[in-house]
Amino acid sequence: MIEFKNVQKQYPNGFLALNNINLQIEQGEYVAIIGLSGAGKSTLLRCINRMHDITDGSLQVNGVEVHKLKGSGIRKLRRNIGMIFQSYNLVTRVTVLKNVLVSFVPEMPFWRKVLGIFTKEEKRITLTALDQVGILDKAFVRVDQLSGGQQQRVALARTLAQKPEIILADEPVASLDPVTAKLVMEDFQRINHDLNMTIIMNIHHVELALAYATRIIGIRSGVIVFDGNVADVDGQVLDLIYSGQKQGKEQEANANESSA
Ligand SMILES: Nc1ncnc2c1ncn2[C@@H]1O[C@H](COP(=O)(O)OP(=O)(O)OP(=O)(O)O)[C@@H](O)[C@H]1O
Repeated sequence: MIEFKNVQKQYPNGFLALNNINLQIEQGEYVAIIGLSGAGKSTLLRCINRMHDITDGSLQVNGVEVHKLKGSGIRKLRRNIGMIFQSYNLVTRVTVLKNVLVSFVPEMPFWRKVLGIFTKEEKRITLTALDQVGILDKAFVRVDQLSGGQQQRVALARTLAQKPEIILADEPVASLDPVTAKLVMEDFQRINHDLNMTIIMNIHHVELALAYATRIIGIRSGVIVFDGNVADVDGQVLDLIYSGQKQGKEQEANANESSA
């Protein structure tokens, strides 16, 4: 479980990006975080794997206080939390297989790293991960010969090979055309369902969030203004999150008051 208690994130320049965040996310949930650009979505996601440090409150992943971890503790945390970015972060000049095998490198003894030798088990896990995202037939193709959607699947396979319990996805479909975006969202849905991995995704496409996630968290100016089931998201809720009509302002004011 991921638990935020009264979490604040203030950047060194004094900007308060997260204000009094309280959240519990159970293992196996598929959560979409939505909100205007600059609302604090990436900041929230990146606090979970310690890419950012919180500045107040408590943030626990499976009972471990994330903000208290040091060197090896942070590495252990990140092994259990995969991260997917909009930009895929792949080495495009080498094969799909090699890009996924890279997920084992941090754990390998030095001599195997130098020689680039992978075990049969590592290769088996890699091929299974490629199969899980439907690109097993591309294993020996260079990444720069793949489409954007296929490249995002390679990134997803690399994360799966790591066998994490949690996947954080920061705008994973933002660069994809609508049809490919749906296919990638289906991959996430299948992984969530079949492997019980928690998926927490920042996404600007509200209709995709509503079609594939089960829970929606709406952030506005660093404050959670909605947290509920997809079925409860209606025009009023979207107004609250995106256009800051009267109700949104009131809720923000209440949240700010309760955190003061
Ligand atoms: N290193 C930083 N120093 C100061 N302010 C920052 C820093 N990084 C982000 N911010 C500010 O914090 C706020 C939240 O940023 P964040 O990237 O979390 O928003 P976001 O909701 O993910 O936006 P987008 O949808 O555009 O990616 C923004 O106002 C941003 O300008």
